[in-house]
Amino acid sequence: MSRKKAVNGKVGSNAPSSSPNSDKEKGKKVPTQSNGVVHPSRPSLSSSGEFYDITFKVMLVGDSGVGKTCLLVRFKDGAFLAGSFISTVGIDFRNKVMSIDGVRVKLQIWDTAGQERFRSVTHAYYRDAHGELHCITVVESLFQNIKPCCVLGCYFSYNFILII
Ligand SMILES: Nc1nc2c(ncn2[C@@H]2O[C@H](COP(=O)(O)OP(=O)(O)OP(=O)(O)O)[C@@H](O)[C@H]2O)c(=O)[nH]1
Repeated sequence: MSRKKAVNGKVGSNAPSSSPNSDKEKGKKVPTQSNGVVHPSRPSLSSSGEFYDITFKVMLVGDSGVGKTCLLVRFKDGAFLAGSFISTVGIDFRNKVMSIDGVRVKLQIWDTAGQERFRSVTHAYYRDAHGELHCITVVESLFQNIKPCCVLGCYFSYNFILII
């Protein structure tokens, strides 16, 4: 049954081919633009079984204990991780598909460990990232740690966006 689902999704959003008058092309949609984003000719299928048009890789960074994992779980599942603090070991990621202005956007959010000893591991995952979400606590002034991470993101990625 999964095969049928995949086939239906692709047919419904395929781009027209070079022979638009062909009977095979009837009912197919034409690529559209929304806010400058071009819809690809066919959607992709995420590991969770959801279709998406475009994908972005976002790095979630910040010092240990500022709440990166809690923020990600809240965003992905709508729940708050209460209780004892379990520090992230190395790196983890979660996918979320959202519909923005009719475009199905897959966010691949990488939750990096904030502890210094994991820096060499997490830095390797900055490659090809589209943006960075830097988390800080509101009670501490941790802005001095933002600059090195920002420089790292810009080094590995073209068109890098930083959100604090
Ligand atoms: N009061 C309060 N506590 C929070 C909030 N967000 C997270 N916490 C708590 O802060 C602690 C650390 O949260 P995590 O999300 O695991 O921190 P982290 O940034 O992922 O830490 P590392 O994995 O070590 O990098 C946990 O005990 C949470 O319950 C918040 O918004 N308010």
